[in-house]
Amino acid sequence: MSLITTQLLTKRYPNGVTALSELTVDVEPGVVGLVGANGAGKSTLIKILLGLLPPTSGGVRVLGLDPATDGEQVRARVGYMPEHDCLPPDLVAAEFVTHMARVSGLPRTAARERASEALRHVGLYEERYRQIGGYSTGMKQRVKLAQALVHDPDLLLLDEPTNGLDPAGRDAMLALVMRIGTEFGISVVVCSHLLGEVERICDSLVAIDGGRLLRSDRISAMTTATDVLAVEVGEGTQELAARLAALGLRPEIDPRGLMVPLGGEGTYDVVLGAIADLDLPLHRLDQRRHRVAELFRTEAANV
Ligand SMILES: Nc1ncnc2c1ncn2[C@@H]1O[C@H](COP(=O)(O)OP(=O)(O)OP(=O)(O)O)[C@@H](O)[C@H]1O
Repeated sequence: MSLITTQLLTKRYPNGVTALSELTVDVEPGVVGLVGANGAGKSTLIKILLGLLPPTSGGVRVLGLDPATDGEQVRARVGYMPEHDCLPPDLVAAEFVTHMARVSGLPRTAARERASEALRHVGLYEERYRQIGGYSTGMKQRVKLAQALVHDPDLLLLDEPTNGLDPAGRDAMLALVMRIGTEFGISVVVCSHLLGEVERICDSLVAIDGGRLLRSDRISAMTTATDVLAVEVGEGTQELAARLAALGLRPEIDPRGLMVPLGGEGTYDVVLGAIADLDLPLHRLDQRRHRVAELFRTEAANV
């Protein structure tokens, strides 16, 4: 079954801004990146998916339900992490997340247990009795994630979960999101204006621009092979580069290894022969793939 489908979904705000324009998309379960520049319409889409905002026209289904009419059922099965800071500074995290579990309808004891569980999953178990006001930005983001997880949803909608984090904090948050998707088997939609960031953790990507669909596909289908061979040897990279150059190839040393432009069918054999002659330990030899970010840069340049 589809996770999310939209059919010619349009949202026009009363001030005349068209935030979404005839968006038609079909998203499979998994970890999904929803990417687009600021103002592309990501938050608007999330609010419609949650049934918090009615569409102007068009149809939406989330887990097979229509959020416009079955909003409560949708919200019972979906966890939402909003973009902006919305946490009460004078509550301790355990209290706040328990409260959110109660709001979701869990009885008192179950709510307390689930809150501890959720805070443990996001790595805040030890600090759960500290006031949120004293937390770092990264910890606050984790509390927002814990409250989204507390009622054991089937789908998580995360609006810019790495907002305000430094590079290490971003990596940690992305790793956590990916773990939630893979270990708990929960589908996750991660909104971000940073394509390179979500590309690393997503199974598929929905890219929107100015409220319109730019592209929606599995990541594997979006990356295409380049005409460059990436060669990684355990040692002797310089030596190999010199040998390949002497054999008429044009290798370039790159942080990811030795990049050798393919010059026809024979290139593989020439590279393998040189590695064998020099007796170097081969770690990797494959055709380099485009990163999705590079693909979009090209598409944007072509518009
Ligand atoms: N309540 C509102 N009333 C009027 N216009 C709005 C409202 N909310 C959003 N917009 C406008 O709709 C467009 C899409 O905004 P939206 O917040 O959905 O984008 P976004 O991709 O989530 O961007 P950001 O990451 O900056 O929030 C923008 O032009 C925004 O100014």
